Amino acid sequence: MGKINVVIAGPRGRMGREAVKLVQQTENYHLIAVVDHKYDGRLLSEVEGFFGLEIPIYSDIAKCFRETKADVLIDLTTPEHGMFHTKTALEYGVRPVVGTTGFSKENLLELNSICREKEIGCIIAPNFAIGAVLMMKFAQMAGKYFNDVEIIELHHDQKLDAPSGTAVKTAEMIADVRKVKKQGHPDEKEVITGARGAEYEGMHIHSVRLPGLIAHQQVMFGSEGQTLSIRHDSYNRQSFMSGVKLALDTVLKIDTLVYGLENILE
Ligand SMILES: NC(=O)C1=CN([C@@H]2O[C@H](COP(=O)(O)OP(=O)(O)OC[C@H]3O[C@@H](n4cnc5c(N)ncnc54)[C@H](OP(=O)(O)O)[C@@H]3O)[C@@H](O)[C@H]2O)C=CC1
Ligand SMILES: O=C(O)C1=N[C@H](C(=O)O)C[C@H](O)C1
Repeated sequence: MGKINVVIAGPRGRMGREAVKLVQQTENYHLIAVVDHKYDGRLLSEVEGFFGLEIPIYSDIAKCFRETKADVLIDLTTPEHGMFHTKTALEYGVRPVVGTTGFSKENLLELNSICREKEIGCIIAPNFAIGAVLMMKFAQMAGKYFNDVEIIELHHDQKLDAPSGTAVKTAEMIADVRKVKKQGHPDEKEVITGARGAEYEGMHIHSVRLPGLIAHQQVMFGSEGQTLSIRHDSYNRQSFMSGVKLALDTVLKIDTLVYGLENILE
């Protein structure tokens, strides 16, 4: 197979910088352009930290796809822009690998129908860390036997969305197998609003934001006389890169939307 042409949206971000390194270091992949709302028309080499990378920067993603021969888009931006980037990529026949979180159910349904109609692959992965994917799978296994669960996700304080994409996906996966139950005392009242966290089908999700953290999640189950805790910690953003690589390799071979790396992990 020849080289795969990759475009990265959000290259200056915490994840984007790691993704640039990954694509640069992977033999089959060729970084042909980046999409950034700043530095339009400049070269990546002019931006701090990208010495020697003479790669064009586009602020207009459609123009980028018209002027380059992209095969894959990696999107690591914001919920606000990620959906627009993903739809535009599909419109131009470019396969998206999306790490950006905060997409709504409606967003996913819309992308799913575009992929079906165009018979084109797209991967949306709320978490690329293999350990986090396993944590979600283990939590789903436990959710079959425990109806009471609290999800506690902990992230750095620059994160825009809450709850995290991982927490939402975990709740969805557990909900698929768990008997619906409204947890806690039927008469419980929040003395301070938000004390019990967000609610998803009767489960509660708590979002912690602190400097010093990267990305962590604990899923706690309880039943008579016992608790079970399943925890994953990402200590750096390199932890996500093997999953990005897996998604890049896979998106070229599929013709539907895949939501969650657990669906392609062998
Ligand atoms: N799936 C996974 O495994 C992971 C997913 N994430 C998700 O990835 C996303 C990025 O996270 P992170 O790297 O920490 O965030 P950052 O804020 O560090 O990076 C986002 C980057 O996107 C840029 N940006 C904003 N708007 C646009 C636009 N319209 N076009 C192009 N670039 C734009 C920002 O520029 P500027 O700062 O100048 O606005 C910034 O450089 C988040 O949604 C996060 O939740 C994060 C980690 C793992
Ligand atoms: O913003 C982050 O940092 C992360 N976002 C993803 C999420 O919302 O779940 C994945 C990981 O937790 C890091």
